[in-house]
Amino acid sequence: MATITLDNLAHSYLPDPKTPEDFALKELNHDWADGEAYALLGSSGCGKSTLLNIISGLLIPSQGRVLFDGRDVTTAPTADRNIAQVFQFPVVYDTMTVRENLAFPLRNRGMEAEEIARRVGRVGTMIGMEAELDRKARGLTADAKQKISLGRGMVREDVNALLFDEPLTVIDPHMKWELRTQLKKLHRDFGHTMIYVTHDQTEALTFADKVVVMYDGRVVQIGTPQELFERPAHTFVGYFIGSPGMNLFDATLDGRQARIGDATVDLGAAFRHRGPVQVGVRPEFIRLATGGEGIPARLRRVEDVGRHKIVRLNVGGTEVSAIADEGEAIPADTDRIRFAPGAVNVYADAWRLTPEGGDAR
Ligand SMILES: Nc1ncnc2c1ncn2[C@@H]1O[C@H](COP(=O)(O)OP(=O)(O)OP(=O)(O)O)[C@@H](O)[C@H]1O
Repeated sequence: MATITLDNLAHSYLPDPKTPEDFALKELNHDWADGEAYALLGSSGCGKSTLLNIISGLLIPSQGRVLFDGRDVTTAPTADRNIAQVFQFPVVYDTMTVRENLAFPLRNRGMEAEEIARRVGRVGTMIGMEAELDRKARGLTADAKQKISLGRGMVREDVNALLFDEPLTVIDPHMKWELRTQLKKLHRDFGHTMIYVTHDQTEALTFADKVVVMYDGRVVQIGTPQELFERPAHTFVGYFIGSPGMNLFDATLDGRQARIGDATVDLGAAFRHRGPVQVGVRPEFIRLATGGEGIPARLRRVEDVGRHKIVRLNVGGTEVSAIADEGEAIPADTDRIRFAPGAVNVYADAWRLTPEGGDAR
């Protein structure tokens, strides 16, 4: 296991990049802590695979260095990095049995037969294929083959890091949950540094200790699921994490207060910023009201989604979402919204502003 350091890293697929837009991965400095489980989350094309491929050695970055425990591996081939990788689609040997496939990375390293048998047995159970170990891989479903690929990734205990690139895409939804649980267990038992690429927030939030959110070639926030929920550093994080995502209101600031349309909202803290801002409030923290204080709003519809209700409102021509409890009555004469105290974030040019005196809450 290793600490992975990304030093001044950036990548462009163009031979002569000039502007930031020419870079698929914009400049990045970060230490991936030894033994931590990370998810790399973002929508298609944001640069997740580019970053993963630089870490694994499939791609040499156009700028900066990659260090494993302080050793520069920027140009080292994948084989010299001592990592295990699992890709989106299965990589298995059809002519071998499931057992032989799982044993392959260990046999390659000359491990004793007894130890190989022990590990293959354990991983076979983890992927739910203990009854099929002696079947040939040929003829198995794509789903089963991908489980073998995952098993092959998990069978070695001495790797610097385990890298997963959307590994559950072809897996049946029921099995997805099971395999994610197994990956978490593997992480608890062996403490590998794990990097897991996904565009699925549920997968990222349930798997990782820390989620790395990427947007347009840039890492916009690295944080625990709770940090991403409570204090999204960038409006994209607010929008991408959560269902529905964070609401944004155009506003101007005056010390502790924000002016949103004709309404004034107390922010709970003062901000020094001048100029237009956006106030971000998650649907969980929007309260419905009739009369009195608050921002004028018009009820549009209520969606019952099982454990809670999503209330859609119109605020100054923009759709705003609120989450209400399953049993909560939604008065038809709702004409205001208010924000729960302490649940407001303020953004200028999409980046979160820190309140004066720092983040107390
Ligand atoms: N080999 C390549 N040559 C040129 N451009 C590329 C190449 N690979 C990726 N890109 C571009 O770099 C950007 C980032 O792509 P990348 O595959 O890293 O994103 P991603 O977040 O992994 O997306 P996806 O989830 O769709 O794989 C995209 O604009 C993509 O078109």
